[in-house]
Amino acid sequence: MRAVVMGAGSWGTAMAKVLVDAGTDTTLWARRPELAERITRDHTNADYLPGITLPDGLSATSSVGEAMSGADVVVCAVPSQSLRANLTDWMPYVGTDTTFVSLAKGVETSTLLRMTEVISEVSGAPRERIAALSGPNLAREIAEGQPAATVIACADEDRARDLQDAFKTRYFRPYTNTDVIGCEIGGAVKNVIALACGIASGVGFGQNTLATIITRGLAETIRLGVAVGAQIETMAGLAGVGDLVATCSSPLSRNRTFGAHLGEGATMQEAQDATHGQVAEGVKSCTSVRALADKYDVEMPLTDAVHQVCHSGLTVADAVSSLLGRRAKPEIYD
Ligand SMILES: NC(=O)c1ccc[n+]([C@@H]2O[C@H](COP(=O)([O-])OP(=O)(O)OC[C@H]3O[C@@H](n4cnc5c(N)ncnc54)[C@H](O)[C@@H]3O)[C@@H](O)[C@H]2O)c1
Ligand SMILES: O=P(O)(O)OC[C@H](O)CO
Repeated sequence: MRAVVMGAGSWGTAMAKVLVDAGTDTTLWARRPELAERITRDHTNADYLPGITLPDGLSATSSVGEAMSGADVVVCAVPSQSLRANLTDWMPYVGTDTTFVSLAKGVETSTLLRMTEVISEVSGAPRERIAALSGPNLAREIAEGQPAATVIACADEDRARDLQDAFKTRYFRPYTNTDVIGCEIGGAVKNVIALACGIASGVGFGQNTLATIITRGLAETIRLGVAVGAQIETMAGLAGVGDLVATCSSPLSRNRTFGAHLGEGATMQEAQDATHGQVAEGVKSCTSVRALADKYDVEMPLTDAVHQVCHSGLTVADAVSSLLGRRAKPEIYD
């Protein structure tokens, strides 16, 4: 199997390292030629993963044609809202029986499509050839070789197993799953809930508040997931509660960090500047997740509050009052 990882940001680079460590022949594509040169020459990606030494066997290129040449597996490692445009540019170079793996965690704002749906629309590939990889996977920890697990979800179980072999190392343990919808919804919603946790920690609230947000965030994830066709068990797994807990708890999370700036009183622009333009997917995906919830008539008050704080000028104090002022109700998921 030969893989190409398209996107040399933090996650694309970490996944390329995992693939090479797993013994899979892998090339990394970077948009900027100077970054590709540095990765190949110095075995580092100082822009995104400073201090990490990449394997000798990993080379990078900024040429899409060169990167795609002979690739059986195309791993899409660009942000959710730019996947469609990037993939459209790449398609002339993609082989006919290629397997796609989506690493992005988000819902397209213009269409409300999940990432594997975007890949299917742009490439015309059947769902059996499109997988999603998602789990509690903060890029830096994986790149450091800290033990972690993930889920590779694909409608075609044999293909998921082949991918499992391609990504499996002594520190990175992929599980397979056929519930692509559940894995993708889990990954998209946890970014929004991590923003809420960041906001709460920025305000100065403690662990009770964070645990409340994580737990009620899980309830929102389950409600939306089940409404769009996910299996409830997936939400109890690595791509559900696992990723939710990791992202909501870690200072390495860009979403949580972005939220913390807002909670400390920063404006959206200030939070953007403070996170150095790094992608916090939940900022855009809170709009599409909320719209998806409206479409399926699902109640998602935390998501709604995050959306209003980010995009409608709601103050954090008013968001807290409004969430706590909601009518009293039993603790149920539906
Ligand atoms: N970083 C993580 O820990 C992590 C872990 C799991 C999943 N993810 C997901 O992987 C996806 C990529 O995240 P990342 O952390 O690698 O992001 P990043 O910001 O570190 O890198 C994004 C990469 O995409 C490229 N890119 C191509 N077109 C772009 C465009 N129009 N705008 C911005 N960048 C563009 C950039 O050059 C860069 O190489 C996201 O959906 C993220 O949620 C990230
Ligand atoms: O840094 P974040 O907030 O994009 O989260 C990274 C990963 O998705 C965690 O699994």
